[in-house]
Amino acid sequence: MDQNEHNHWGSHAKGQCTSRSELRIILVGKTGAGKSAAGNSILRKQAFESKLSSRTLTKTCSKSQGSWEDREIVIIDTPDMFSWKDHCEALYTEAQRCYLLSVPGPHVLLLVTQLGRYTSQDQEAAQRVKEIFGEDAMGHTIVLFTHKEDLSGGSLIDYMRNSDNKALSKLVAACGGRICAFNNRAEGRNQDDQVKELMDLIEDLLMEKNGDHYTNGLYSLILRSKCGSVGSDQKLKEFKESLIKYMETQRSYIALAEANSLKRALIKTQLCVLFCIQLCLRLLILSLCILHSMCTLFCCLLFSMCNLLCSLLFIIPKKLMIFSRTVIRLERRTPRL
Ligand SMILES: Nc1nc2c(ncn2[C@@H]2O[C@H](COP(=O)(O)OP(=O)(O)OP(=O)(O)O)[C@@H](O)[C@H]2O)c(=O)[nH]1
Repeated sequence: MDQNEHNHWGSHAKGQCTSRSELRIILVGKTGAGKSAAGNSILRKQAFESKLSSRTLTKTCSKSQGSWEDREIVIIDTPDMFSWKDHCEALYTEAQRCYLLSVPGPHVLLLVTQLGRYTSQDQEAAQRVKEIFGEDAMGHTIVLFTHKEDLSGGSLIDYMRNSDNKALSKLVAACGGRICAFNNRAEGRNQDDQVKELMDLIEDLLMEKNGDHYTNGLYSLILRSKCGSVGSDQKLKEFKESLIKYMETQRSYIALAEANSLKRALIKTQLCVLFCIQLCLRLLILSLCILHSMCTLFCCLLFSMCNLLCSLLFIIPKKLMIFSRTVIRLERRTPRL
């Protein structure tokens, strides 16, 4: 077994009596997003290897420490485990390593993504984070955008407001709107300012969580098994089995939640279509009624006109006859000269 793992397993004892000011941060996100560079920016030293590469640079989870004001900062950098398609052995090994390095649980997960490049790969990485740490981990997650210089002095809030990337908006909403941006090439005062901004955001998050770090059944398992009588190899084996089960369960929860939201969207569409059909039918009936009433009115009018015309046709000759008779009578009475 890896000596490191022995050490990490043993280190959870330390984890329990960690200083109150210790802040554990896990960097997550797709490969090349700038996780290692962000870790270096926070620690203000070259703790993790970070350079432009066509291949994944970080091969395994690693931990580095530094400080910010009175806080001891522990950062765990992760490899490309959030983009691997399948649940392979290497994924479980890295997830286990990440758990052991962050015991008794991270205060913050920094979901790193490049500004303006939130792609389907980033979405998959966010799903994988939920699979490994559980859905509730989103409550301790901050979205950290790298390449802040691309904002060209504009504000991140405005950028998000104007963004039409629905998946990104959904992620930010799931993270309680906690966002921050880093230019990992910044130095000196600029670097300090952006780290301060992140630390303030973390302080707000911790206040919201009463200072508690994130935990789940797996972290509890690591802490509990410290008291067990079985050897470390056995403990690690058992832990990995629990981790595999946990991830499978999370995966099916996520799939179920997706299926449910799809079902809900389908039902909503059906209801919308039914409502539209009903509205159209009502409008059709209303217009037919109006048409019918107009026809009836028109018929009535026509009938009355005809009636009037007939009456006139009957009265006029009668009157003419009376008039002609009167004229004839008058003519007869007049004596001829
Ligand atoms: N201009 C600029 N470049 C950045 C920034 N952040 C990271 N980079 C560059 O992006 C490249 C990848 O950064 P990494 O920190 O290695 O990314 P990663 O996510 O750790 O990648 P893997 O270790 O391979 O998983 C490096 O060349 C960094 O210098 C940034 O804010 N601005």
